[in-house]
Parts: sequence; C-alpha cells; structure tokens
Amino acid sequence: MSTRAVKRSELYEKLAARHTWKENSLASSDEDINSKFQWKSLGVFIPFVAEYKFQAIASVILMLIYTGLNIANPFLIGLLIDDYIQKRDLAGLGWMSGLLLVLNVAMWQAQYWQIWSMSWAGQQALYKISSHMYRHLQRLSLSFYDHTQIGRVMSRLQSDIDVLESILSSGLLSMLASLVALIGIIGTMLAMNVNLALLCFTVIPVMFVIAFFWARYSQRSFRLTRSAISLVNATLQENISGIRVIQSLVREGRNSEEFDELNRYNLDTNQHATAISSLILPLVEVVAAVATVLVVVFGGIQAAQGSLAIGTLVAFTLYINRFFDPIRDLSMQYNQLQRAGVAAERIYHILSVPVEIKDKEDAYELPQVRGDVKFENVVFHYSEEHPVLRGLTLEVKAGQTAAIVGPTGAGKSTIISLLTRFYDIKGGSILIDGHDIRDVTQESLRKQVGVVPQEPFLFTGTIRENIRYGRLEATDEEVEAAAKVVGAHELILHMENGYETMIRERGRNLSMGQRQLISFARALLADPRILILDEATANIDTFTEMIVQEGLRKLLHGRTAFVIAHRLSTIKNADLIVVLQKGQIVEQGTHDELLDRNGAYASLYAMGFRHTGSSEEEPAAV
Ligand SMILES: Nc1ncnc2c1ncn2[C@@H]1O[C@H](COP(=O)(O)OP(=O)(O)OP(=O)(O)O)[C@@H](O)[C@H]1O
Repeated sequence: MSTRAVKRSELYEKLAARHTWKENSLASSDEDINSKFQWKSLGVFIPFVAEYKFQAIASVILMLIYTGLNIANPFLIGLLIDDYIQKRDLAGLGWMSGLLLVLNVAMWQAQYWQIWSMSWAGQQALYKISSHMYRHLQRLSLSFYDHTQIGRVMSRLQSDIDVLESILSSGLLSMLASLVALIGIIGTMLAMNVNLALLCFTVIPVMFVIAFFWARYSQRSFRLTRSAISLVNATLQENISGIRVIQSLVREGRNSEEFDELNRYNLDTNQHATAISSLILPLVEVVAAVATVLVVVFGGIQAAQGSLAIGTLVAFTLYINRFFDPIRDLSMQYNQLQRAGVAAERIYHILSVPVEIKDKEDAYELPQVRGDVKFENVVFHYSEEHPVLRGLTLEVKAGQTAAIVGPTGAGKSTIISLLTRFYDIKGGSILIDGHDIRDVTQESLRKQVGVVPQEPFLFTGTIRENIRYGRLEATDEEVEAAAKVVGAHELILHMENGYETMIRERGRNLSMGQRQLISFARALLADPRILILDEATANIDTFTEMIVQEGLRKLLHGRTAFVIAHRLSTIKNADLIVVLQKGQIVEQGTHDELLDRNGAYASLYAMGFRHTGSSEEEPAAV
C-alpha cells in the first residue's frame, strides 16, 4: 500500500503552497514526509525522563515481577495437571490451586502499580517538556515568528505532545515488558520441548519481514497526518483571528470551501493511516494461528503416541498464546512508537530552533540611565537580499522626543525594533548612555526601554491587571495614580465595574481611545527612561483625542522618546524630527528648521504627510 493513495486536490496544493514558504521552517519540516527518522530527536527528552529515573526503575522492577509471574503460570498449570490431577493428589491440588491464586493476585498488584507509576512519571516528564517548550518559544527571537505560523506552533505544543504522552506514560515500558516476556517465554518453551519450540519459532522471520515493510509505509503515513493537522491548525488560527476582515469582505463561503478542502485531506490522511495501522494486528494473528495449528498437530501426534505428557502439551499451547501476546503488543506499541517518533521529531525541531538573541556570557545589568541614545552607522536587513538600514547615524539626547517620519517602508518600525533588541543589528552599534545594547542583559535593557504599540495589546483580565502588567509589584494606588496622570481614571470609573471591569478578547469591549489610554497608563506605571511609541492612526472622537493627546504629553514628559509620529501636533512638538527615506536619514531638525530648509520634510508637510500615514488634520484621519 502506498501513501500516494491519499490524493491532494488542486485547490489543496494551492492552499498548502500559500502556507508553506521557503523560510517557514515549521512548514517545510511539516511537508518533508520522506526524511529519515532522526534518532537524535529522542535524545532531547532523556534529561526530562531521567529526572524520574527512580519511578522508572520501580516500574521496571514491578514489570519484571509481573512478567516472571505471568510466565510461571502455564508452567504451574502443566505441573498441576501432570503431578496432581493425573495422580489424583487432592491435597496437593488444593495447595497448588492456593499457590496459583496467590501468584495471580500478586501479579495483578504488580501490574497495577507498574502502570500507575509509569503513567505518573510519564505525565510528569511531559509536563516538564511542555513547560520547557513554552519557555523556549518565549525566548525565540521575532525573526522566528516572522517566518512561522502560530497555528503550526500550537499544533506541536498540543497535539504532538498528546501523541508523545501515550508512549512516555505507558508505551515504552510495555514494549520493554513485552520484550522481557518474549525472551522468558522463548527460554521456557525451549526448556520444555525443543522440537515443538523450534517449530513454533519458524514463523518469526515472517513476522520480521511484515514489520519491516509495514514500518516503512506507516511512518510516511503518520507524517502525512501530522503535517495535515498542522496545516488545518495554521489555517484555523489565521481565519479565527481574521474573522472581522473575513466577515466584512464576505469571504465566509469561500473560506469554508477552502477549509473543507484541508479538512477533507486531513480526514483522508487519517483514514489512510488507520488503514495501515489496522493491518499489522490481523497479520500477526494469522501468523500466530499458523504456529498454533503447527504445534497442536505435531504436539497432538506426540501426545497420542505417548511421547509427550498431556500437561506439557496444555502448558505449551498456553505458552504459544503468551508467546504471541508480547508480539501482538509489540506490534501495537510499534505502531504507537512510530506515531510518537514522528511527534518527538516535530517537538525536537522546535526545541532545536536556536535562540538568536542571547545575552552575552559577560552581559551586565544596564545601570539606571539618563537616556542618551546613539545609533552609530547602523546596518540592518531582515534578509540579505533586501538591506533596510545602510549605515544610519542618529543621536537623541536624554529627555528629547524624536519624531520619526518618512514614507511607508522607510524603516521607521525597524529602527525601534532594533532599539529594544528584538532583532540584532548587522553592523555599527546602538548605545544608551554609552552602553552598547548588546553588552547588557536584555531584561535590564527592556526594563528601561518601554514600548507602546500602535494597536494596544490588552490581555484577558481586569483593567487594573492590564495596567499593572509591566510592574507587577505596583500597588492599587500607584495603578490609579498612573491612570490619573494620563487622563484614564475618569473614563475607567465610568465603566461598568471601574478598575475591575473585565477585558474581553484583546479589549474588544473597549473603544480605541480607552485602549490607548490604558496602554499609556501601563507604560507610565512601568516608568521606563526611554519610551518608544508607535502613534495610533485610528480615528477617535475629538473629545477623547484631546484626552489622548494630553495623556501622551504627560507620558513623554521627562523621558527620551522615539515616536513614529502620525499626528501633526506630535511632529510639531517634537524636539527632533527625523526624516527617513529608504533606510537613510535625509533630514533632521525641528519643525521650523526643516520647513525653512524646504527639502524632503517641507514636501511631506505640503502633501499633508499623506504617504506617511500622518495627517495635517487634527485629529488625524487616515
Ligand atoms: N519582519 C520583517 N521581515 C522581513 N522584512 C521586513 C520585516 N519588517 C519590515 N520589513 C521590510 O523592511 C523595510 C522597512 O520596514 P519598516 O516596517 O521598518 O518600515 P516603516 O517605515 O515602519 O513602514 P510603515 O510606515 O508602513 O510601517 C520594508 O521594506 C519591509 O518590507
């Protein structure tokens, strides 16, 4: 059976191509279904599992007890028949039956505790792996997220971890138990009757051949299922977060059609994988049946001729079943192992994405700064083919507000992403009070460089919690004081539950002006020396606009500020206006100086900053 049996429609190919681009690391590993299994991917989990080695050892001991008792059972039954039933020794029969009962109770106990302890350890290890993965994802640089769909990350964080759970919490030990049982049973069978045992073992090579071919097909097919669910999740995530645009452009029908296509493919790959995985068990059963028939026929003839005791034949037949039990289990576990191997590989892939922006070994805490910022000959690109900044030099003195203006794509957002070290520069240096930002710890840098994004990001929780987000130890009074300074206090008090009003999904229940003021209060409470602000361009009513402008003025007061300015009032009030074009500063100075110069700024001004997203109208309308 070939996995090519799962067909991709033309529409599917188009959709998959849309979600799979060269730099999208997770997408390309999702799509690569033929790659060789990387055994080293399992190595990454060893430290997590090793932490629970005592539980694992206890499980192995319990498993050995269980398996030993399980193997002894048929032997004792054979003994019971030959030595006690056939010799009509009723007292011995009573003793033996009692012993068998005790052994079976002990066997079930051992099995229960073995399953319990292994599942416990497996779940603990998995909990650690998920936390580790989450921490790793938080440390990854923005360039990883630029190239990765969140849905694909979620898929690995959730469904792949689920798959791994089954193997860690029970699968591995069951496999070991099956192997031990198999070896024990083979030994016992050989000891009981070499000829019958060898006859039974003739089927083993057939098993190997079946397992070999099955493994080849199943792994490809399991990879297909993981990649399909990853694509479904990526699409779901994108469509749900973009639901407003989808509904406003009436794309629901078309998107449902596209989603159906992906979902259908996901169904097909899963059904195909099920077809392949269901194949292995019946195949083992057929081979087991052939072996049983062989033993019963030849053993039966020997017993009829009197060269084999009946008890031994009964015990032997019981052993054949027990012999195939671990093989059956192994094939099922092998199935599980194949799936888990694919999941482990995908988790390993995420864990091995390097953290690009790391603190230097000798990084030091940035001391309390005054706020002098210098860009010295800064060179930067996101991809080598497209240079963004080609030697940018800029100095902003402590306490100054610099408004950065320029046409779209000029590099305004890039400059501020570099100052917070979301990306590392490729050449030159960025200095704060003379400290190169690459020499200090990121945590100490970001404590003193605050960012207020254009679209305030509010988290689920109360307004109070949202304001406190950047300084958890702030008291209620400090939260309210910050809100008062930026002019948010009155607005908040007028809300349903004041500061305790719950913010729903990213603050959708608040107006844009309210969201902006809350994010100003949050920034003010965190009290960074340097503030980066991407000025909002949304249209808000004149009254709120006035409050926002006043809040902004108070927020910027006494700090060094970089503002991607969109409102003329902000640009005019700035101490320094930096005009950027194609990643280079073409002019800088105050509003009046630049107008006098009659250059790039003057023409942007004359055009009403139309191409920069700024407007001469107050409040700004874009
Ligand atoms: N994450 C990214 N990955 C790759 N290229 C990027 C990325 N962000 C920006 N760019 C590119 O870098 C250049 C500068 O972009 P930047 O966002 O800094 O411009 P901008 O002046 O802020 O534009 P706008 O006013 O439209 O926000 C553009 O050519 C853009 O395509």
